[in-house]
Amino acid sequence: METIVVKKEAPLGWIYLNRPDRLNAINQQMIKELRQGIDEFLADQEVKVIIITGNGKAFSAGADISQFKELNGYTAWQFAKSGRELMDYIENVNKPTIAMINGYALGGGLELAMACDIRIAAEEAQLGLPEINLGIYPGFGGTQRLVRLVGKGKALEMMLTGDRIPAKEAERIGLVNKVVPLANLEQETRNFAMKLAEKPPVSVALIKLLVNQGIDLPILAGLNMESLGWGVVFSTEDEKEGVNAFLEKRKAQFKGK
Ligand SMILES: CC(C)(COP(=O)(O)OP(=O)(O)OC[C@H]1O[C@@H](n2cnc3c(N)ncnc32)[C@H](O)[C@@H]1OP(=O)(O)O)[C@@H](O)C(=O)NCCC(=O)NCCSC(=O)CCO
Repeated sequence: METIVVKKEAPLGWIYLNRPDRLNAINQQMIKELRQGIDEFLADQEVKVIIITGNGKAFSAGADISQFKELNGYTAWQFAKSGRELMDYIENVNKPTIAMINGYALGGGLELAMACDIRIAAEEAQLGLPEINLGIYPGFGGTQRLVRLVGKGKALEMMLTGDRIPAKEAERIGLVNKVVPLANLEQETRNFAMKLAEKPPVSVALIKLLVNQGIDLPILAGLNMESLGWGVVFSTEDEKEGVNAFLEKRKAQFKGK
């Protein structure tokens, strides 16, 4: 891998964006390698939670602008599509994902963070979609995901001005889940991830599917999917374990079966 570093620390899988001298700008190679890194952790039964973060002072400052000069109408479309498809893929993986935002999360960097299930940011981090200042607009899913996270008014404000917002403001508007001092970021993220890693994987996967697919469905279709999914969770050993543990007043030990 040239652009990312992958570190297994079961039950956690860490992915570090690793172009610190370019503030982890996302190029075609990184898009390809991120998919490989994610797939490696999805195939590994010991990895329960995937954490994405950046090496250096940024999470990611977005798509690699130095490549833009080479793009024409067709290749720009293909580049945007490949970035956007990666974000769609990450959003829909059946293990929980956390973006640990250590610094700038701008443009495609914020779009990557928004594709993750949970965002935990350092107080020092700044977030934004500044693409408008380049004469373009967000192309890795930002126009759709930001509005779903923070509502239309705030999403339009952020995209039309291109202004960066501090992590605390991002937390206030619901763009990040938690803000902590940079010195505590890794430990706080680890604690959060370990909590998720203990949960029953089938319930985790179904909650993700119901939320991610249900949000775009008529509510009755989503509600019916929710009821049907109970047939699946009630056929797992983890459901028996969870209910027995409650009745026996002990902590459940889920096995992912
Ligand atoms: C993030 C900023 C505000 C940081 O500013 P600063 O601390 O002053 O650091 P710089 O000197 O600007 O950056 C260091 C180094 O990294 C290069 N770089 C930064 N961002 C990118 C990028 N997105 N692509 C390519 N290269 C980048 C920068 O040119 C410097 O290289 P040197 O060779 O040392 O000069 C600031 O960097 C900034 O505003 N970056 C751009 C943010 C942005 O516009 N993002 C949107 C990109 S388009 C997109 O994501 C499309 C998908 O929707």
